[in-house]
Amino acid sequence: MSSLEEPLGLDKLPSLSEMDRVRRFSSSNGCRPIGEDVGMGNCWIEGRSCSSSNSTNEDFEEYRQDPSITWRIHRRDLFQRNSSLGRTTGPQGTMNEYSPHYQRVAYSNGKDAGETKYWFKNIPTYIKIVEVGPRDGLQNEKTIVPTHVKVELIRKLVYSGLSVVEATSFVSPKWVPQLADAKDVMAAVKNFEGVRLPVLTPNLKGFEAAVSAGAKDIAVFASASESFSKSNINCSIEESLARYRAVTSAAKKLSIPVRGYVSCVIGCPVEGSISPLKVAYVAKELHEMGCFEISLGDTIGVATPGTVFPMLDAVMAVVPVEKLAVHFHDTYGQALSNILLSLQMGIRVVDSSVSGLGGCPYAKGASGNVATEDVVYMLRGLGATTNVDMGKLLLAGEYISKYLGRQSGSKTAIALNHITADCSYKI
Ligand SMILES: CC(C)(COP(=O)([O-])OP(=O)([O-])OC[C@H]1O[C@@H](n2cnc3c(N)ncnc32)[C@H](O)[C@@H]1OP(=O)([O-])[O-])[C@@H](O)C(=O)NCCC(=O)NCCSC(=O)C[C@@](C)(O)CC(=O)[O-]
Repeated sequence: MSSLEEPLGLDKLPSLSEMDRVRRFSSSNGCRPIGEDVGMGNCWIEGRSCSSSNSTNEDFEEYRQDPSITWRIHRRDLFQRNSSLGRTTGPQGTMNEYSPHYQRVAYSNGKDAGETKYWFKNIPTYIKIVEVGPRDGLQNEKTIVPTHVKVELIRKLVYSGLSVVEATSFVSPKWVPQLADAKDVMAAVKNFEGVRLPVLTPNLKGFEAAVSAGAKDIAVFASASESFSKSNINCSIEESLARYRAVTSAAKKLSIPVRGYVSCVIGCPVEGSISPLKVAYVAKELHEMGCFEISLGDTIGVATPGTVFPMLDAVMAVVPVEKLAVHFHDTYGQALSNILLSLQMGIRVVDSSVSGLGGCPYAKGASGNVATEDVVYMLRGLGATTNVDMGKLLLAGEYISKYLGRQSGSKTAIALNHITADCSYKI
């Protein structure tokens, strides 16, 4: 195999000592704007001529003169956008050096920028991430996670800049023992500022308990599969919708916003494929009863872009796209491609779970939600803003993975931790 045919592994990325050289070079020769912490590659993107005997720079000059490469002053703008949001670099601040912005926009291969715009033209510039790790992520854990660990996880997630973190569920402790401490979790987090902390409520009893515990946002969860509805909440779809009408009407009186979930939007562990029309029906009912947002859940992670398209198409015919969110589990490794397609179709809200935690107690074999780190990485690469600080998000993921004693389910977290492990400098 020639070196060109070899896959690019992490060991083929620039070594950290090489990065350090580039970094020191950049900051000492004036290529790096004063006070702007943009890390490696700034002077590359600026396209300035940086006089130095540094061989990395010489290589670059040779590369830069390649007529097939169009250079663009872009990366700096993206970082300026980030810093204007008041976010600082996370403790693992080397994110800057390996930013996907850098990979995407450092150059284009001579093709018209308009072509790139064509493929991504529907992708909104800001994507809201709904972090479901503390609820969907943990509900399936066999060993009870102590309340203080859940609270600390939520705190770390909020600190990373996530604006919505689903905190827990007010469900029957007999059905989901892991979340039996919902009241205590809520008591500890309810005053966290600058974040919405929705909780799941399956009926009026759960709603009342959630409100007494201080919840200011709630979610109801229906299913597009009759069988799943019965195994998950012990009632038919129609019975569940009647319960949720009672919940949404009680919530309206207290001005509490209600999010609606539809689960099994592509497939059900018992029934197999689910018709997009069934999904559209349940989504429309939830919308009409007053849910401000409807999250479409591929509960068992069987979707592909080929099945997501007709499902979203059917739902978008009856519920405005700006009211929709997508919620993909990654059982078959399709979640990111499904998210990309959803964004291309105009979806602006994506659910995900830090470290890819999760699974559903009533959907055996379903793996975790798509990892938040992987979603943020992809969105940054698409030039979309999320307000999430990757360094801080990695710390939240590391915290819970360490507690659970397993490797993160996020490929991005594994890759970035690997790269920064040898880091010889600090920002
Ligand atoms: C819905 C019920 C409660 C019906 O459960 P049930 O057994 O049919 O309820 P019941 O009305 O006959 O009551 C039985 C007992 O439960 C109590 N009870 C009744 N309601 C509550 C409540 N809210 N909180 C606490 N306790 C409650 C009630 O008071 C009674 O207590 P007892 O008299 O025996 O001591 C039960 O089936 C349940 O809790 N299910 C929740 C299951 C769950 O959380 N599943 C995971 C959700 S994930 C999901 O749906 C998918 C999603 C959203 O993540 C999206 C995706 O991934 O696609």
